Amino acid sequence: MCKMNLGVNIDHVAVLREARRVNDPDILQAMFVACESGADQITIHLREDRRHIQDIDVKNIMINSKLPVNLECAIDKNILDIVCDMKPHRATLVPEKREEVTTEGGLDVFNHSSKICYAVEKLHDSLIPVSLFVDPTMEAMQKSKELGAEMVELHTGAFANIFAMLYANLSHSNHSIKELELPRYKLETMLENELKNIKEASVYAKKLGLEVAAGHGLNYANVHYMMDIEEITELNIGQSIIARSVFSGLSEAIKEMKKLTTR
Ligand SMILES: CC(=O)[C@@H](O)[C@H](O)COP(=O)(O)O
Ligand SMILES: NCC(=O)COP(=O)(O)O
Repeated sequence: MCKMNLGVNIDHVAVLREARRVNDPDILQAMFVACESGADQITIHLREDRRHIQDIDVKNIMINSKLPVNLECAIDKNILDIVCDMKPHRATLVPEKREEVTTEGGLDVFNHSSKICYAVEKLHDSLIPVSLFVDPTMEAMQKSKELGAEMVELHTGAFANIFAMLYANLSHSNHSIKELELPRYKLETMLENELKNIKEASVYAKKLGLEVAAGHGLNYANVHYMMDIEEITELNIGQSIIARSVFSGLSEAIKEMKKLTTR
């Protein structure tokens, strides 16, 4: 069995900070806690709209991190210039839409191949290894190899959404995913198919000599499926870890404030 590396995505600490535009919670503290707690990598996404991570965060994290930094970025000239300047241990190219809630799907490696090829070459010129965040299909693995990437990160969002509709009572909440409102037996088949796609894409990517990571929407209930796919050697997980930390820390935080406000 290969070792599985955990990349901890700390973007959502910055989401909370940006809600007040004060330096609390401190992204560097999140990075130190991740490092002390056994993370193998720090993952951050410098979005074009700067909704969470800011340029100064990338700089501070690059200066202070004892762990490798995986910097996710869109194929945009200004962003790529910043990434080349910051020299992270790896850049992961991801698709971005300004109005999206989160990254919806992988890079379109077929229709945007010349832009992607240019970005890969530019990053390589700055000695930065490149991963492509792609949907789990054999064709995308083949194309990623042709485009010169060293690694792929399989977008597990579709898998995670189907899992949530099946097992997290999402269908009964106002966050229900309308496109997935189907009978359970259909969702079960869809989940099986999605896992098959992830497995087949991983096997093929490894055969092509690509390193294989996976991420997006992975959480405490669904991550075990990824552990069964031995070709995957890295998981990048963010939102669920930050969400879980609220409840592992909320009680202590209230008690501490209660002490300060008791006469
Ligand atoms: C590319 C990816 O999957 C992560 O960067 C994720 O997108 C982070 O969260 P946000 O989508 O909220 O920026
Ligand atoms: N690339 C995926 C990632 O970094 C984390 O995604 P999520 O766990 O926040 O959905």
